[in-house]
Amino acid sequence: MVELTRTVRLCVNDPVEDRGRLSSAETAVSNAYSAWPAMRGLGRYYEVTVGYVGEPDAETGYLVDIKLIDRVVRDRGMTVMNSAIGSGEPVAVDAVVAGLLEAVGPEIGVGVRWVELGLTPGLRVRAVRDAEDVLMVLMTQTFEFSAAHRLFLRDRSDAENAELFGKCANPAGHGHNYRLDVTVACDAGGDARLPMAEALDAWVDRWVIEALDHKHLNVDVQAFESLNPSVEHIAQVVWGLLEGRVEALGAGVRLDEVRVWETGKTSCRYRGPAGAVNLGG
Ligand SMILES: Nc1nc2c(c(=O)[nH]1)N=C([C@H](O)[C@H](O)COP(=O)(O)OP(=O)(O)OP(=O)(O)O)CN2
Ligand SMILES: [Zn+2]
Repeated sequence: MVELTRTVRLCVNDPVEDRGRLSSAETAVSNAYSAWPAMRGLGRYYEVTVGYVGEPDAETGYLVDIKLIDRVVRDRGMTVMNSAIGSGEPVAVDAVVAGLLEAVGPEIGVGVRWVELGLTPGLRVRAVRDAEDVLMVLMTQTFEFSAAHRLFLRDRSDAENAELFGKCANPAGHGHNYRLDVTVACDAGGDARLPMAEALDAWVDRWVIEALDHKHLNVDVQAFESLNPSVEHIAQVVWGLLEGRVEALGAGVRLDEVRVWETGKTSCRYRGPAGAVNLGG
């Protein structure tokens, strides 16, 4: 089995600006790289990504033609987006993304497993239908924090630490601009709702960013007093700081995954269990 993903970039424009124009279905796509329909005035930009799973056709090598995905998202998907935005009601983004999956999945093919709506450079909401046909919605937000650390073992000499960790054992430490992706989830269709992004932001800020940002991890953060602050351990510590507090985001909301990026090339994902590391305190 392979998973193909395809991202469709599009804008949903103000109906007043759109008045009298041809619909996107009636006009040729001219710049799909940046967005089609293109931005008019102060329209809204979205990225819709479709995940398709299956065995590629032996001859063509295709799971599904990406142009079919583009067409269906711009047609059926845009209809879902337009009616949500134009309804005059507050938009429940988890319901909209679940609606997107329901609208585009059957037209694209049986292999569609998930649809993700990219709302900002950091925020995305995904609807996933699992193997048991249960529909789940997930929200991922990206954060950043800057921290210093030193990789070393307390019971080893400087020479041994230098041997083990190279320049990362520099006694004065060194720093990274870390990125952190936090994903929360809930079942779709019931009473549970994904939190508003601002609630997720405030929660992660309170329990993680305040604890780690502009800190020397070995010196200022209790969890790393006897724990080497590798990106693997940082991911487990972040999970530990959040998992027991997730009910603050609403009934039925679960912590699904944390992913810490130490550099653009190195990241660690952790999905529990809690208790893998001692948080101290
Ligand atoms: N398994 C792990 N290995 C390493 C970790 C870690 O957390 N887990 N961390 C480090 C250091 O923190 C180090 O600062 C990483 O930087 P560097 O070795 O310079 O890696 P870069 O990708 O930034 O640089 P390149 O020179 O391009 O490799 C080391 N190992
Ligand atoms: Zn480092």
